[in-house]
Amino acid sequence: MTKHDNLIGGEWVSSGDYHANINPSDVTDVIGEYSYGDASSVDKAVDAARSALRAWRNTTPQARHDLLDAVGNKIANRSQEIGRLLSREEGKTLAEGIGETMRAAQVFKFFAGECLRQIGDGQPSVRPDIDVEITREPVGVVGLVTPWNFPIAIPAWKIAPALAHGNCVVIKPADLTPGCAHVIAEILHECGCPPGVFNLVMGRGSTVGEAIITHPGVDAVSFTGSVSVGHHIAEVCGKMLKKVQLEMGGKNPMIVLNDADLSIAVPACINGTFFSTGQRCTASSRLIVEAGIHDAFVEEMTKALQRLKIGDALDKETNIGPVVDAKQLNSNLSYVDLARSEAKEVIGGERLELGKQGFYQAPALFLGTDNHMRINREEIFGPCGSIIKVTDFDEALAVANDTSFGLAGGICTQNLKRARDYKRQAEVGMVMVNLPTAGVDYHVAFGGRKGSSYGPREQGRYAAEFYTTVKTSYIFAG
Ligand SMILES: NC(=O)C1=CN([C@@H]2O[C@H](COP(=O)(O)OP(=O)(O)OC[C@H]3O[C@@H](n4cnc5c(N)ncnc54)[C@H](OP(=O)(O)O)[C@@H]3O)[C@@H](O)[C@H]2O)C=CC1
Ligand SMILES: O=C(O)CCC(=O)C(=O)O
Repeated sequence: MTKHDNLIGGEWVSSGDYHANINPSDVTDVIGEYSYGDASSVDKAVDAARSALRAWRNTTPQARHDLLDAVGNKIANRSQEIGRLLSREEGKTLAEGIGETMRAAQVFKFFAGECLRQIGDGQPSVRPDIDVEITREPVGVVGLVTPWNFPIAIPAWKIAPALAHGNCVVIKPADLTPGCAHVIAEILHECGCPPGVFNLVMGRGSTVGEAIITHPGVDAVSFTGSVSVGHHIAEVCGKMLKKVQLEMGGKNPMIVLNDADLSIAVPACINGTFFSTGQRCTASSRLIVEAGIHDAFVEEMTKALQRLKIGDALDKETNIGPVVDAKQLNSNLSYVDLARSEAKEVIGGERLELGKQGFYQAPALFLGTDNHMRINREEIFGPCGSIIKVTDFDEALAVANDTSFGLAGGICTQNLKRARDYKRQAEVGMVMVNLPTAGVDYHVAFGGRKGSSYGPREQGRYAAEFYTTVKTSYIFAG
């Protein structure tokens, strides 16, 4: 069995404590053993990052560009193999795994370009003979804590801007999916990333994650994951006055108006609600449907659901892979039970035995629901969607905005005015018109409002807001 170690100060370091990475499509398939770090591994990683910081922040933009560009090329060249690893450890389909790997490659290449487009501003002072310069500098050592549902894209979209803007990194990937982050570490190492600039410490959130967020040598923390851990990190970082960026859950609405083109709306809702097994913070979990199209929409959705093939993530025929682990599956099944008491009707949602020891679940559609039910207030994070019938656009808008979350929101309509009205009034960070709520571009801002996100946006040029700090200099040349 291949053993995989942590990368600390440019060395592969074993803690002696290895844990198996298991395939959720078939738990008899063990992908490899991954080293568990602890608080002392984090101390060493933070020390290495602090020692490397001065030299790294002073490297030329060209040197940083060349490193990130080379990493992006290597990830792209290995996309089939890495995508397969991703699907094996997380359970999304092979097409999704390869697609996510290419997205990670593009993220590295985008931020390679950003190294050469550093933002700055020069102005004359309001006083004579003085120049004013506003420049951006790295924040310092950043701690990155990532979830299992996008095991290569999310580490990539945190690591690449951190390094591009001259920071050093300590990352803890999710315990369920350490494989892809380990591959990024291998590639950064092979491409000549200087020792200490990038450090990988795998292990549990309660030990390694906690040690990163509380470490006084970590200047800023970027986290994606659950609301409860996000709130805890906000408290810790608030007390220590650390910069913090949190991406948490969603209960994303997709409005389907009477004039929607069902040949667009149904595939958008099937994709947004069920693809990646519904394990996306951008998933459309509330389908808010105007009364005039409700019955036709339900009929088409039901037919489309029956065509979906649930199976092993590596099987080319599979549309929906397994749930990530037994804990998430049990949580999903308990929400399906709840739906049986709250909704008028439940289609699907049962556990599937497919002749393999995997965590398979039929996609679930909850019919005849209203927005006050728990199934429509709490994030399920599985292949489950609710239909909420409304009388008109105003009610649809009110229901869409009536949630503690505010990540993504969508509308299917052929009426430009309605689409524009929704775009203006949606209390979310990302709006989709005639498109699934999930599945975003890699080069533009990502994030939400209300309980979904906290701190500056991720991705694209906006990532600079979190990974840099502003300095204003006054120069009197005599
Ligand atoms: N917004 C999103 O994209 C995601 C949302 N979720 C939501 O969270 C629910 C639970 O998933 P789960 O994986 O448990 O999410 P968590 O929030 O527990 O995990 C996210 C990351 O945080 C780490 N972590 C856990 N506790 C701490 C801590 N005290 N300090 C620092 N880091 C910590 C985890 O480590 P470890 O590996 O040990 O768990 C993991 O790396 C899902 O059902 C879903 O609702 C989950 C994943 C992504
Ligand atoms: O929908 C996407 O493309 C990204 C979703 C995401 O980042 C998440 O679920 O954490």
